Amino acid sequence: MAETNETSPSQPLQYHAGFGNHFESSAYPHSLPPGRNNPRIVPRGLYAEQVSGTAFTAPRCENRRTWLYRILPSVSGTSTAGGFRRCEGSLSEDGGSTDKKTSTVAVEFSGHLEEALGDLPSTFGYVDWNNDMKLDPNPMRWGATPPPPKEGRGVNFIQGIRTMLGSGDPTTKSGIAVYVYAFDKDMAPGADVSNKNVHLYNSDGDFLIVPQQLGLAVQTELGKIEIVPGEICVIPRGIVFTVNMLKNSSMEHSFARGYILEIFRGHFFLPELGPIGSNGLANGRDFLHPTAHYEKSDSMGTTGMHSCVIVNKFGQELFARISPHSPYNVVAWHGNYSPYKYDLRKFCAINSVSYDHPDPSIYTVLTAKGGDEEGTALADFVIFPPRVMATDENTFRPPWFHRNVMTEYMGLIYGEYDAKRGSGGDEKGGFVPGGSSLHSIMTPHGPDTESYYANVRNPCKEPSKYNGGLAFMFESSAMCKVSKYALKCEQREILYADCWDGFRATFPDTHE
Ligand SMILES: O=C(O)Cc1cc(O)ccc1O
Ligand SMILES: [Fe+2]
Repeated sequence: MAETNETSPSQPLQYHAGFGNHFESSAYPHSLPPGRNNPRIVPRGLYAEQVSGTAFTAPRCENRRTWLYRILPSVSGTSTAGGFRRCEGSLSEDGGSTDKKTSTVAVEFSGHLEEALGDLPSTFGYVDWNNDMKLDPNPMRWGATPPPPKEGRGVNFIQGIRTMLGSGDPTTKSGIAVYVYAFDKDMAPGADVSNKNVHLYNSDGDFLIVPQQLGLAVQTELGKIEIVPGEICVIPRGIVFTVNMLKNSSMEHSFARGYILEIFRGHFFLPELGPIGSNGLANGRDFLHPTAHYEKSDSMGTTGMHSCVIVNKFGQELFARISPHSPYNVVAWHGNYSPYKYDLRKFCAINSVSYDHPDPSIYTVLTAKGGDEEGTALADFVIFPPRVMATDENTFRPPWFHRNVMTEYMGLIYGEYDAKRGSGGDEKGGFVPGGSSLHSIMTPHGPDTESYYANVRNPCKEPSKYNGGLAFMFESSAMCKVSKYALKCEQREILYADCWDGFRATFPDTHE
């Protein structure tokens, strides 16, 4: 039997509320050292370990670190099965960064590791970051990410991720990546330490995960997070995590689907509010962080049967090693470097109540600094939330025609987007839930012909509730390359630009 502070399935998870706060979390009485971080004798026989999310010397307002009090330190068991090996579908000659001197125990573990290495792609998102990414300024659109193949043993979160676009390089901590995922198998189907369990940590950056279909049960070193479509979570660099399908979320779908934004530098922050004042947009109190949760197996993994796999995304390549104990052995923690979730329905939208459609920056949920110029984000996460549109009758209410200094990648969580036709019944194409679009730097875009004329003909005199769908945008100052997968995949809508056919030049007539 495994000892754990498991909550019963009917009991909702507990969270700590408040963006960027310093929290104290403990899953066992008196396991947090009072008043100091690293005492000589740590309470309850635990080990103290710091995880630094920013340089030690980062400005105080941005400094992020957490102290973990764990049953064994992360480094323990590192060499047991020969260290990290490159995932390549099979063990290769240059497989590991360690030499091949392995202990007797390691021999027992090696079969387990070999299987895991064979199951995992050598590169994250199935593209070679340096060779499979191509520049292409065309506007692009993709239909819903297709389900994983029916045959076979199923596809887990790591195996279900595909790179769409990206810029820069995680080895120089610059740029971003955008992925989509579709999976139907849990990363950790086994309880506790099990050789079926695969856990991931990302050395390259922070993940912002946007589920579109099925909820996610995310276990992390700091505790558990559950999210459903309409919510998002952020997993910061380095924190070990595991993504399973959320069992109690609507199981009418057989697979989970969604989107991921990764930033290769810095972290996400709430945007400045400027003249808006001290409230509004995403409010800090609505960001929820996990509470401490630990597992402790009796066996502590002394054989290959009681070990799990730790996968490391390191420079867009994947490496794996065996751990003889669960990474979820953190009994208590304190600090401000933690995963978190946010319910997009809590977003407090600010909008024009007189005339004109404002810039969509008013819908920024989270922003990551580090763009090319002052005040320019490396990446913004923007939503188009339900809201009242109350502009006058001579305002074109949907998004306008646009050419942007930023890259715009959009996705749709549900419903329709007011500037684009949806699935349109039997028609092919459209901006559909689970699909996406890309309008790169200075690539012209805007409402499609159909939406344009429908809205020009419709003078809205009254305020109206816009509640038809939930779209979002990953907006970046980086010029992005598109993956071979994104260019060639079956769901790419090759004739996307046709949606802007048929604008009539009526000059010098007017609509009046
Ligand atoms: O639909 C888009 O491409 C995004 C977008 C939204 C908006 O409110 C204004 C301009 C814009 O490009
Ligand atoms: Fe735009």
